[in-house]
Amino acid sequence: MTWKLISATPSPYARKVRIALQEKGIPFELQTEVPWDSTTATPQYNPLEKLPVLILDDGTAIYESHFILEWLETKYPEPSILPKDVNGRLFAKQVEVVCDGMCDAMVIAFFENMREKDKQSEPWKARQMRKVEGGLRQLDTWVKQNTSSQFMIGDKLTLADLAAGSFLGWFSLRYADHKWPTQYPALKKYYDGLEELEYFQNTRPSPQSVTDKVV
Ligand SMILES: N[C@@H](CCC(=O)N[C@@H](CS(=O)(=O)O)C(=O)NCC(=O)O)C(=O)O
Repeated sequence: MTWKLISATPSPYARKVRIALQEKGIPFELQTEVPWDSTTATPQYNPLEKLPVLILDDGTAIYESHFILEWLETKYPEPSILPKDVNGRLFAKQVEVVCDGMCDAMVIAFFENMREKDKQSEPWKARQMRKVEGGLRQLDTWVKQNTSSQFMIGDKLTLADLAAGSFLGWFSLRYADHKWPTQYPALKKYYDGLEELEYFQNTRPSPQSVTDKVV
């Protein structure tokens, strides 16, 4: 039996795991779902009802993308998706914190926009957008600090690139008219470089249609 990964077509969190599994040469079957619909199997495996969920041969479920990646790195350390040095490893995890935090803010804003207009909180949406603007500025700063390669840290693909590339890919899909590509040309060049890589090409996000009422 092969491992299964419960995923969703737009999911930036799941994309990190899909790329890491391929980088590590671990075969898996993609189980694409809409976690917002009552038909999803996600709650059977994750009490938090969120995907991605990695399901092992014996039915064990590993969930929360950052934990799935930590689990993979611990159990299958080579090839590693983390820098060798301690500070580089911690920095890669900090980049993931910022990118996952921007994804979280965008998910909150996305569903706030699904409420009836008079029930939407503009200050709450503005607060979420501020987090993304701050995160984009930070990513651009970090990208410009590394002149040794196309990657965020050192000269090889790491967790930082999985997190940043997955966020930027999803953000470009959901907020196509945002000006970040012209506002941050170095970040755009970095992103375009990641999108050329095989495992980014075969995990490109696409929209999903949610049938159930969520909010
Ligand atoms: N912190 C979680 C967030 C995962 C998450 O929010 N997943 C969404 C789907 S997607 O946004 O990734 O497409 C979900 O399952 N949401 C269902 C829910 O929140 O009940 C992780 O990193 O795995």
